[in-house]
Amino acid sequence: MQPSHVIRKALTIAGSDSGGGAGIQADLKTFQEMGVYGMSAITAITAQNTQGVQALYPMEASIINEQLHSIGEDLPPDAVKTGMLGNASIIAAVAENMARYRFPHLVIDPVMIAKGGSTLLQREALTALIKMLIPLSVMITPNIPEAEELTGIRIVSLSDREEAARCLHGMGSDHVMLKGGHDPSTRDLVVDMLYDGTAFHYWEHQRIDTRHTHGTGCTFSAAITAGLAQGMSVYDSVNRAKSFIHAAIEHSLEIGAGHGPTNHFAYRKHYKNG
Ligand SMILES: Nc1ncnc2c1ncn2[C@@H]1O[C@H](COP(=O)(O)OP(=O)(O)OP(=O)(O)O)[C@@H](O)[C@H]1O
Ligand SMILES: Cc1ncc(COP(=O)(O)O)c(N)n1
Repeated sequence: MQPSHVIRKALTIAGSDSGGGAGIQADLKTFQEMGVYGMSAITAITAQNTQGVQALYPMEASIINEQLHSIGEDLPPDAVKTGMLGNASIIAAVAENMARYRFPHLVIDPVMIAKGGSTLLQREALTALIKMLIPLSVMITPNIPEAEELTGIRIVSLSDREEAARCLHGMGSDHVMLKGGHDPSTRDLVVDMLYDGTAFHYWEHQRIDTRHTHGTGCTFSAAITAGLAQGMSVYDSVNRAKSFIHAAIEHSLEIGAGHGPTNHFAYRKHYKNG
């Protein structure tokens, strides 16, 4: 564990959500709640609220380069996560800078489509993600549709999930966290699965009946990244992140007319220290 005087730093490379529930905003709120210093490199600006994405402006790859250069030269992170990456040239810029600065502990949340249906990753960029970024990662955190898209495996049963996780591990990610939020077969439960190349670990929670789940994936992967930045093991980072996201969904916020955001205060307020 870190000495109390050392503040660990985590970096998110993701898109901005003007509505504050997903993307960069969810990640920085999560880092803060977990007690790590949060930094960001913005890949795209979205005009977005709980009802959907109204506009989307990807950044030039040179702007990603400049942000990562500024961070790499002065504020080396202890762990990094990616969220919305948008296109292949942004993915290439991220991969180059990960290698140049040897940033440790990369967690990839392979964001593809927003809850409202907007495309957040061009289909042509899938190959770049697989070839350039996944091999650099300590963990990838797809939901079921994302795992299907990346592997070409249709996931219906638990053994399909295990096959997809093996396939993603074979692409070069040390750990695969295959999330179960989208699994229709487990109606009352959400079952998340972690594969470490040897064993499968499962987390089973009661499914919370709410439509206010905007930004769940972003928040969950940011909480895992925070744990890794703090020197926790992969398993312990996931375990704490599960408690964090469960609390955030259980107390999610009914703001806006659509899919409201999760509650980033909830873990601190209701669960921490029992
Ligand atoms: N209704 C729910 N009740 C309890 N936990 C949930 C619920 N929905 C999602 N989760 C949990 O939230 C985390 C994120 O999972 P999910 O499958 O929603 O990710 P995602 O689809 O990538 O999220 P996003 O839609 O934000 O991209 C997982 O740990 C999952 O088990
Ligand atoms: C900038 C950005 N990043 C990620 C998401 C995914 O979150 P969700 O699937 O909950 O819409 C999003 N909507 N916007």
